[in-house]
Order: sequence, then C-alpha cells, then structure tokens
Amino acid sequence: MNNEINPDATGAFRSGYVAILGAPNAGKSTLLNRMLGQKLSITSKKPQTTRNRILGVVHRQSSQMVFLDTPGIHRARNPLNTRIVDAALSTLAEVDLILLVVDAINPDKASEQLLLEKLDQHQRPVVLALNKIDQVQRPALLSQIEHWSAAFDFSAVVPISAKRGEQVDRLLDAMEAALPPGPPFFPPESLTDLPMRFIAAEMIREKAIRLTGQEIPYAVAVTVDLFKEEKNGALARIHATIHVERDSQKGIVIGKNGAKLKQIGEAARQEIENLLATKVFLKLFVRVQKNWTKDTKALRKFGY
Ligand SMILES: Nc1nc2c(ncn2[C@@H]2O[C@H](COP(=O)(O)OP(=O)(O)OP(=O)(O)O)[C@@H](O)[C@H]2O)c(=O)[nH]1
Repeated sequence: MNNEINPDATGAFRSGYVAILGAPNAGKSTLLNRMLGQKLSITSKKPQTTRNRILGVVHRQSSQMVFLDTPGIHRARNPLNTRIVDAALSTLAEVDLILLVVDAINPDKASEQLLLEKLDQHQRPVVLALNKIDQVQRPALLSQIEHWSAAFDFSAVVPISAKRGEQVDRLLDAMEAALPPGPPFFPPESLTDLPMRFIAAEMIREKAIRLTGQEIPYAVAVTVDLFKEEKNGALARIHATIHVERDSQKGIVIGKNGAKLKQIGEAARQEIENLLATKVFLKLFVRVQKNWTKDTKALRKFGY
C-alpha cells in the first residue's frame, strides 16, 4: 500500500467501482469533473453528449472510488440510443455502488421511474444526489427529499450543486460509507486510465459541438487517426477526423474560408496541450458519413 494512503481511525480502507446514472442533462458530467477535480468528461448545454463510459479515479484518505460515467438512461428511439441504454445498464452489474443524479430543477420522472425499477433488480447500494440546488427554493427541495426518500431505499440522499461544488464533499462522505472495505485498485497518482487519444477525441468533439452552437446536432463523432509522441514526449502530433452526417453539416463545421474549423482546432489544441502538458500539433479533417447515427456498423467503428 502506498504511503500517501492513510486508513481511517478504525484502520478500514474502502474502495469500489461506482456507476453514475441519471437522466440526460441531470449534471452527471459536471459532478464527475467536480469530484475528479479535472475536466475529463464533456459537458454541454444540450442533452446526451456523454456517449462513452469514462473511467476516473477519486482518491481520498480513507477510500478510493473508481467512477464509470454512463450516459443518460432514456427510452431508446434509434440504434444509437439502444446502445446507450445497454451500456448504462450493463455497467450496473460491475459496480459496488450506484450514484443516481437527479436534476432538482426539472426531475425527469419517466426516466427516473425506469431507472428505479432497474436499480431495484440490482441490489446495489444507491446514493441519490439531488443536483442543481443553487436554482431550487428550500421548500421545494424539502418536498423533493421527502418524495425520493419514500420512492426508494437509498443509502443516502444528498442535495448538492455540482456546478458550484456545494455539498460535494458530503456526497463523497456518504458514498464512502456505502462502499465495501477493500484496498485501493489504482496508485494514487492515476486520475484516469483512459488512453490519451480517446481524451483528445472527446476534447475535439466537445469543441465542435460547442462552437457550432445550435446548428450541429448530435450527428458528430470524432476519430483520432494519428497520435504520435515525438521528442521524448515533448510534442504530440495528432490527426483527427470530425464525422458528420450531411454535406450541410460539413459546411457548418468548416465555416467560411475554414474559419470555424480553425477555431475548433485552436480551442481543442489548447485544451489537449493543458491535459498532456506537451506541445500539440493538431490537424483536423471533416468527413461526411451519411446517417452514421442510424447505421450499426458505423457505430461500432466509432466505438459506441
Ligand atoms: N444550475 C446548475 N446547473 C448545473 C449544475 N450541474 C450541472 N448543471 C448544468 O446542467 C447541464 C447538464 O450538465 P451535464 O453535466 O452535461 O449533464 P449530464 O448528466 O452529464 O448530461 P448527459 O451527458 O446528457 O447525460 C449543463 O448545462 C450544466 O452546466 C448545478 O449544480 N446547478
């Protein structure tokens, strides 16, 4: 065991895998980023931007939590959504604890009902985070706490603001208490075991979605075609392709005289440089792949 890890007074160290579940837009990515203290999962004002399972590790003095970030569970309407739901549900069998995030401003009753039914079958401890309390009046919050406490036998119900970081420590305390005793899975310095090329692809996808505003829907995927570290890691050469569904979307992503693509590349490059702590040469391409969100074969290629 590493010297930096100090078991609590009883000598018990707790560890476990944690699945983050919740309706689209509940704030799962924001909360995960807050807990990890570093931006890994992507956030956006539009729902359903998290399509991949992201593994991050939170180290505390007396516990270690390994997070599996899952996409929002909602009713599947096309093959992409079916895969999202399958991925989210299959995560439950692998974890020691489930963290359910609910948007306290706009609880998505249908999604949450579906979720609670699934959670019942899994017999795992569930901690409920009632998120976005910065936007909710106290009486409304109290009635929500009552509602959820009656709806399910949660290990704990903790009101939080992921955005402001309010009560997030209390949430981590409650989660820690619900974990089984056990040694840490990873050395303390590991924030994530995600390969860097995956992180790079996520950063580019986030910038493409953010910088094209409302014009580009979820029909955006990014593949990293080349990721080469040079000069003993002082430089990373990255070639990536932004895949869209239609010619019109390609035009939007490229922009007038290539201005938009340049902006996306610049923003993504800076973020990847910060994360890798190296200089990055980033080259972006845009490709039209008709109907990729409906095409199961294409989905597999993009890793969904
Ligand atoms: N007011 C407020 N807004 C929040 C809070 N936490 C998250 N949000 C906002 O809610 C929106 C959705 O947050 P995300 O973290 O992307 O939500 P998500 O659950 O990961 O969404 P999906 O990827 O669609 O599953 C973003 O605009 C966040 O800024 C909070 O505590 N308070």
